[in-house]
Amino acid sequence: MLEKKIIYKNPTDYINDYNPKISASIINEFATAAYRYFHTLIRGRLDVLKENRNLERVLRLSDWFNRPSVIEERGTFDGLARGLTYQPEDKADQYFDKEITQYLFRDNRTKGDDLRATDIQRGRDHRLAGYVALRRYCGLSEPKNFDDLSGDISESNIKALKSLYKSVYDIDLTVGGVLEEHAPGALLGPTYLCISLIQFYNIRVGDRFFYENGENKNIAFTPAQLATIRKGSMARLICDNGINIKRMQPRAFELVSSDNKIVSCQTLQSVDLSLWKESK
Ligand code: HEM
Repeated sequence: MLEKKIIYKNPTDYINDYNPKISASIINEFATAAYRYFHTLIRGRLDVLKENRNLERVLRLSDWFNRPSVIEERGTFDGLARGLTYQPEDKADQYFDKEITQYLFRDNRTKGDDLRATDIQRGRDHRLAGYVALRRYCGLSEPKNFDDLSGDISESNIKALKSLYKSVYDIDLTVGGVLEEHAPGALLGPTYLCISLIQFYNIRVGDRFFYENGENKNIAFTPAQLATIRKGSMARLICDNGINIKRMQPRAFELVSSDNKIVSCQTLQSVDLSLWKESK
């Protein structure tokens, strides 16, 4: 699985590896377990920041569930965009913010729902195979008992699993996957990483309209259009779509640092839309 090529660094031309035998659809184990792991990154309190990145106000998540009108309040869209690119995400680990495990969809009540409980129940609703079955599918070592999990899962978590499940084969995918130590350089353990790699590979290689594909000249972007798309960035996108955002760090998904300093939006490369103008 791991040899599937997902990222082409600095490509200069089309990437023509469409494969009609690959289905680009979403894998149940991905949507219902693996990708939900990133609920761990959610911060329960979102900073709304001024242009100089000083704090204007803080939004408590559970005050705003299902109330997207907040972004229409004056300055909040910009303030949140600045905050989301400036405030660190929560740590990727087995712990999830209280706002989603105790106060989800709270509305006017004191308490709300628990997203982790929903995730576990949803895995059962969908009849996902267990954690051990997915390890087998991914070619990872197959535990025959709880203690075989050591190496990928900490001793204290193995102890907790023993107290909650009768057999190692009963462990829900969404529970085992979350407890794995991360693979080197990744934000996920080996089982979730395997599922995610298959998913990201499939949605690119199985999609004959993927934007980097140039096999069908009638629908492909021109080389010049593709080159300008590749110059685009999340930073510039936020600059262009904010109401009054004047400055942003070039790598918007990464924290501001000495090599990712906040710069004027004007200095960030933009997509040259004139290349889409129809010639008469
Ligand atoms: C404030 C942020 C978020 C909240 C409150 C939230 C909440 C939820 C809720 C309530 C569900 C439906 C659960 C169910 O009934 O089964 C869900 C599904 C899901 N969430 Fe999130 N989520 C958030 C952010 C994220 C992020 C950052 C990711 C991943 C990067 C993510 C990935 C998913 C996935 C993959 C599903 C399943 C979608 C499907 O199969 O239809 N969520 N989330």
